Amino acid sequence: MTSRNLLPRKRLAIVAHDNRKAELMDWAHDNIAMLARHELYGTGTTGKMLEEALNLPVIRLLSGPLGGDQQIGAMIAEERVDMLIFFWDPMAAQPHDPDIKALLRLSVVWNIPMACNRATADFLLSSPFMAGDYEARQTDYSTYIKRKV
Ligand SMILES: O=C(CO)COP(=O)(O)O
Repeated sequence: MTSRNLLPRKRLAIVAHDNRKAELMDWAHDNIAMLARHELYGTGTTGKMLEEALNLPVIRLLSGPLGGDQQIGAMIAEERVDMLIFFWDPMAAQPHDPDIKALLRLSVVWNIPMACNRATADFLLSSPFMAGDYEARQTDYSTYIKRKV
């Protein structure tokens, strides 16, 4: 058994807007061996495409415009997601822009490693975080929030 087999399973949420789905699929293909080691979540269409393209199980949530971004945001707040890959579209307005902003906001609040482009996604997958020696939940915001509850 190689040391890579000992990697802890992370919970990865993966999302892409329509104009960036091809780029995401390309990235996912290039990283299929790494992705296969983790638990994958995706918004409706992204999740379906990933599942079919990679032949890996993906836990599918609602499509983004129907609430999928909000579902992932809730999972982040409940500490049920470890990392977000979100290829959002910087060139086209989305009908559910408030949901997108809310998801990006919660990722910052909860100090979730988040990649919005391929370069950062590559850095995240090759980072020590994937080997488990980074405590993502240590954030001033979560300390603040927990004190308030
Ligand atoms: O709209 C999305 C994220 O904001 C993604 O939704 P789909 O994966 O269903 O296309």
